Amino acid sequence: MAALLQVEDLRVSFDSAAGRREVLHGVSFGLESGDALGIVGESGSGKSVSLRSIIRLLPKRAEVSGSVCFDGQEVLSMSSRQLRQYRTGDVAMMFQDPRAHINPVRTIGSFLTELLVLERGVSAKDAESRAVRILGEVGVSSAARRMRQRPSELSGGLLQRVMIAAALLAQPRIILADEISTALDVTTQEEVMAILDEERRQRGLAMVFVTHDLDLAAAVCDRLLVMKDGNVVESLVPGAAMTANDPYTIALMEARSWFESTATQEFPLAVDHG
Ligand SMILES: Nc1ncnc2c1ncn2[C@@H]1O[C@H](COP(=O)(O)OP(=O)(O)OP(=O)(O)O)[C@@H](O)[C@H]1O
Repeated sequence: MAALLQVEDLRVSFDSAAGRREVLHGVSFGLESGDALGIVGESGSGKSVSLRSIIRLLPKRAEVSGSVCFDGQEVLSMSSRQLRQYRTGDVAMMFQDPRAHINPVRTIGSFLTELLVLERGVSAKDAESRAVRILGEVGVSSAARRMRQRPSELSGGLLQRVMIAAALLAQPRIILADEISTALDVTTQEEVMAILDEERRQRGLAMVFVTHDLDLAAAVCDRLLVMKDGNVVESLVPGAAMTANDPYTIALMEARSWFESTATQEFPLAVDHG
């Protein structure tokens, strides 16, 4: 089966006062429909740049080479019209800080229904009822009232649920999630991740999930890439027999308590995959 997403020899450089600096040195990975891939690694290792390359969301001064192929189509050479279709139809991106990506003066309802009304030709009434229904599915209580509120009236956890709802409403084929739970407290983080995991699996959506947290990535992903200094240094399948060859990955795993119990792996999240 052909991969839904195939990234090959991806290189990204940035210009700076000190000259050109390559920050991704030939990253390659693939992802099948419905699968979840975790990208873990220390700060500055290239996780976000890799993720943003998938949706071509890098600054203009970034120089990108290699290939990002989505369902047989080369993303790096898409026209602006194709790119718009891809971004509004095939992929949904979620960020660490939703407040930075949602207009503070607009209501949650207007944010959630915009894509359906403007891009998909759905009537405002139908879009609103879909949005209310999906808010309920992701555990937002009093959904109709929330639709009239503004982002500043919602907690970080609630707003991240709204972002999950927005991603699901768009009915993409792949969700790109960049450190979406990092800013949340541990309990809220677990709740948000459990909802995303469950809804994604139910709908058969693929996901690329970027995080510092190896435990979290192992709990919700089918495969993990470990990045260091702009390279993929390891590819792992989460599970009891998870073994690593790269010294950085081994150090990362040895730092985790769950690595000690290789026979009966227990993850910190109570995610029921049914
Ligand atoms: N817009 C930019 N201009 C210049 N350099 C950048 C830019 N964005 C990222 N970089 C550099 O690229 C490298 C990889 O950054 P990236 O954000 O992908 O790291 P990361 O692994 O996601 O880190 P973190 O976990 O802290 O978000 C870093 O050295 C970073 O400084």
